[in-house]
Amino acid sequence: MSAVIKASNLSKHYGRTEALSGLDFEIQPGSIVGLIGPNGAGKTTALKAILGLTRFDGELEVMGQDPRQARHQLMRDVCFIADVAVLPRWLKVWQALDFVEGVHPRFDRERAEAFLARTEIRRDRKVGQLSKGMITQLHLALIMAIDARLLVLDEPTLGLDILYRKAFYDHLLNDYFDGDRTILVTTHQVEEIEKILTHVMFIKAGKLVLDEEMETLPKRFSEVLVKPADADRAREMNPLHERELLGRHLFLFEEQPRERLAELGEIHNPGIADIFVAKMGKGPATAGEVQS
Ligand SMILES: Nc1ncnc2c1ncn2[C@@H]1O[C@H](COP(=O)(O)OP(=O)(O)OP(=O)(O)O)[C@@H](O)[C@H]1O
Repeated sequence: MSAVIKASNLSKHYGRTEALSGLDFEIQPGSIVGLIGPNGAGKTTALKAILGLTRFDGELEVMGQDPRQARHQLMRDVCFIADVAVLPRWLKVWQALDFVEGVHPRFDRERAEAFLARTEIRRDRKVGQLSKGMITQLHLALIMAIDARLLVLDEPTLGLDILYRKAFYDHLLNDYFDGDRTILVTTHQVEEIEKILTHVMFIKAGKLVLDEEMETLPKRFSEVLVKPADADRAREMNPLHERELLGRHLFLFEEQPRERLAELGEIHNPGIADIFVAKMGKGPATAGEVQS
């Protein structure tokens, strides 16, 4: 099976700022990949490169094509949504349907209308008259009616409360994802997408610091609750991160044998948010200037 996205030494400079520095990764069909990183880490820049919206250095193949040359062709197979909370306020619901039908050759209007019929949204309403939750539903109706092989979502739930964020991802998974499609999503809110991802990539200051299947994360990372008396022994085992919790020390280890860790205390599988904090470590998250 060939990769949907294949990047090799993908780099991008904005003047002297190195927004992406030499990313290598592959995304396979049927995966749901979270590209996770703090502000300014390079997430949007990476997506823009994939969508052919910005120039870059290095090699990038999206469904076998170079996005620099085949942007129009790619747009037939790719659906891109940035930030569901921002549809123009003056736009009426039927106009949104008309617009997407006009610009996207793979938009199935009946499917979108059927989804909307299950909501309280009336077709003659303006976006400005809808609640945020309704706007999310409208966006979902538009996304889910596009028969795209690759769906790229940039911070799709920004500005929504937790209930709507959860509903958004539930719909995406239950009503859209079918195992053949591929979803690439960026977010800061790691915890709430943890359960839907098949793969996770962490980006920091323009570099990938983790690229792993969700299934193999527990093999790679372990969290150990250590009594103060054993804390120094734990520190000798090169933990990725340490924090205090109710008088005990919680250490996060990468690639350390569990038999040895078991001597220090109770072992748990860390959540993705804890791994994220540990991997981000110290140092700037935003890309720095190129040294001359
Ligand atoms: N058009 C631009 N011109 C100059 N610098 C830019 C431009 N776009 C992004 N950058 C810089 O590139 C780096 C990466 O930005 P990018 O928007 O990709 O980060 P991000 O991870 O998406 O951040 P956020 O989570 O805040 O949206 C930052 O240092 C940013 O200031």
